[in-house]
Amino acid sequence: MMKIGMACDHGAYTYKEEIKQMLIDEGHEVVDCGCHDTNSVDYPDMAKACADLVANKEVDKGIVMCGTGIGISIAANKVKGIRCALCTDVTMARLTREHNDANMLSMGQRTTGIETCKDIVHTFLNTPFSEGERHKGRIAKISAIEDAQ
Ligand SMILES: O=C(CO)[C@H](O)[C@H](O)[C@H](O)COP(=O)(O)O
Repeated sequence: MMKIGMACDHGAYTYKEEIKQMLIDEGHEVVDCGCHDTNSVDYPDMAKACADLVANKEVDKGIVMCGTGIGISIAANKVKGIRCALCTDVTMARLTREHNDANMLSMGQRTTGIETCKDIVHTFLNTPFSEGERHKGRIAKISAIEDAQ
């Protein structure tokens, strides 16, 4: 079982609640960074709250959502150490774990169906990093870009 951080904006509140309950029912611990209703909020604030948990290793993985998953993933990826992948199908979820060792998942309530999102979450959480040397080298280069800022 994992400890999972979650965050969303108003555009994905419904999915966040449904996926949070699914994860709790499956035995995971969820740290809910909000939002907590459908009132309009700013996705960068929500992204940072969850990304900080992941970067500080207070949770094992982070799941963020907004209308498209784009804005909240862009914001999460500004936090050092975060590799947040926007996924719209299970193949993307599998490959971003195997190749990118992604530590955060992003999805869009206005763009991807709820059952697909649930499948994406399961694939993301259950797929290990491949440990391939070529992938490790590329991830190290991502970190080097961060370190050079
Ligand atoms: O960041 C986004 C676009 O990539 C998300 O879809 C947001 O949820 C969206 O911008 C929110 O829009 P709204 O008009 O304020 O509901």
